[in-house]
Amino acid sequence: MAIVAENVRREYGDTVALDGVSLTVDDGEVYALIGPNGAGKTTLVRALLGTTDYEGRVDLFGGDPRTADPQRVGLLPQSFSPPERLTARELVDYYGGLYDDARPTDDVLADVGMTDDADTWYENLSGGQRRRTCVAIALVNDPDLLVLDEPTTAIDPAGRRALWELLESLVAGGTTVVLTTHSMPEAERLADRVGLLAGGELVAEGTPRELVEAYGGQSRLVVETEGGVADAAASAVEEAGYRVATTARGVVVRDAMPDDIGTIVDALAEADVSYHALRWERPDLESVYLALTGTGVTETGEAVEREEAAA
Ligand SMILES: Nc1ncnc2c1ncn2[C@@H]1O[C@H](COP(=O)(O)OP(=O)(O)OP(=O)(O)O)[C@@H](O)[C@H]1O
Repeated sequence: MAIVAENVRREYGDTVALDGVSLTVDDGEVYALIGPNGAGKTTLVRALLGTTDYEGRVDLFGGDPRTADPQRVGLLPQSFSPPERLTARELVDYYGGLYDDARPTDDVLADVGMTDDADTWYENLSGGQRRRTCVAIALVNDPDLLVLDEPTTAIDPAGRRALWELLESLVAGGTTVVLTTHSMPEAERLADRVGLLAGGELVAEGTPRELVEAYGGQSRLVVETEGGVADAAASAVEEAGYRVATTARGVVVRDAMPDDIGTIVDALAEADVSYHALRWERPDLESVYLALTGTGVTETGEAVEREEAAA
């Protein structure tokens, strides 16, 4: 077991950042902590690594994290800005020099796909290349545990996909990974298990599939209409035998499977209701988070009340 945390609590003045969190991370596992800004992700990561005070118990590699061998942990903090006028190679060399037993710089740069751009100043790299350079820095000591705090925040979709592929290749090599993210698709793609954090509490934990099965609810069809015809659309679909809810964007048909779409389209046509779009939504981790906390998480990580949560 790489990490065991029991009843971890952290307060900053009147703010309870962590309210009794317990979790385990197995060797070789990818564990994602998900939640919006302020949920407590960074504080939890810091407690697990022993870099902040906490109450409760944390075991890292079977001992107190505050005395764990730093060589065994690679950390990519959330806001990490290395000197801009050093090249990727110089940065990896520099951080490697902090360890007795660092990996050869060229090997690390090759692992993160930075060989061709190794001699470019950090400031001239793209967002994705910068983040990959930072991952290289976190890997230079050949850690058993890689901890990534919001690794893909603020990078473009192509850079994000490249980083996902990189992390998948590292995991295939046996590295244990703990990552935090507010991106549910990222957690769904990368994680063996996820912990959902809300207000400093771990509200659920499991594989993405277990969580979706337990809490995701049913599939649904969203019929996007003008506000004026939403009621007519809702009645037409209801008369066809479905349970519906009206929201700002139109009508949500609950428990609708792909097979039902034809019947619903016919019912709308018969009632002469026009609509902009039909969208079939399968439950995912986002639905789980909504169901358990009543809030959604925007792309920038803000927690938002979602009207459809009640639909
Ligand atoms: N050093 C600190 N001093 C005071 N309050 C803090 C400190 N660090 C975190 N907090 C508070 O603790 C709570 C949890 O913050 P934390 O940074 O762990 O959340 P997070 O999920 O990582 O969010 P973000 O992605 O925005 O950093 C927040 O209410 C935050 O304001």
